[in-house]
Amino acid sequence: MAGHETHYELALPKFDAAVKLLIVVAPYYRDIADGLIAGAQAVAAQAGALADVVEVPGALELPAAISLAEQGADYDGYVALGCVIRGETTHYDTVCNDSSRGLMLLGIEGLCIGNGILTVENRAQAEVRADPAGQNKGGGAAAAALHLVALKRRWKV
Ligand SMILES: Nc1c(NC[C@H](O)[C@H](O)[C@H](O)CO)[nH]c(=O)[nH]c1=O
Ligand SMILES: CC(=O)[C@@H](O)COP(=O)(O)O
Repeated sequence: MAGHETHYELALPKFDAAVKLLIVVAPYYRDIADGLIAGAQAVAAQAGALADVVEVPGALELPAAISLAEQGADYDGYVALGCVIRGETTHYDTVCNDSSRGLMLLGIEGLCIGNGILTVENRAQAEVRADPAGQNKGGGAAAAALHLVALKRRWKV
């Protein structure tokens, strides 16, 4: 596949105490989202983490939903899942840039967030990246959140 290199993956962290994750999903493309969710849930289970799932309309709502959960609930980390496919206008750029920037700003504030928002040109690119047996981006996002949770616990912040 042009441009796709097999990359190095860190081993999942081990935890002494249970980890609670919130998987926040924008099922704008339902089948794609379902693949991302399955991948994220499998990695969470592999690490012995609990994982709740909530849904919002689109990727632009993902940062706000995570911010609300951090204020009102008690999760150790978050997995943001969604799929943005380029259309005819520049709205694609807004949705991609603002959703990822929102997650990054929350992360810099100390939230443990894995970003599993696919930003792709077409459905075929999305399908291979959402497939747990393919590029498994949902699983990768869950792993990223777990690694940040481990660091947060290590440094007691
Ligand atoms: N075009 C896509 C969107 N657009 C919707 C926005 O995310 C948002 O829900 C709306 O602007 C209301 O605030 N969302 C996706 O997740 N994927 C897309 O391809
Ligand atoms: C990523 C989007 O917002 C996109 O799906 C919207 O499509 P369009 O740019 O054709 O309105």
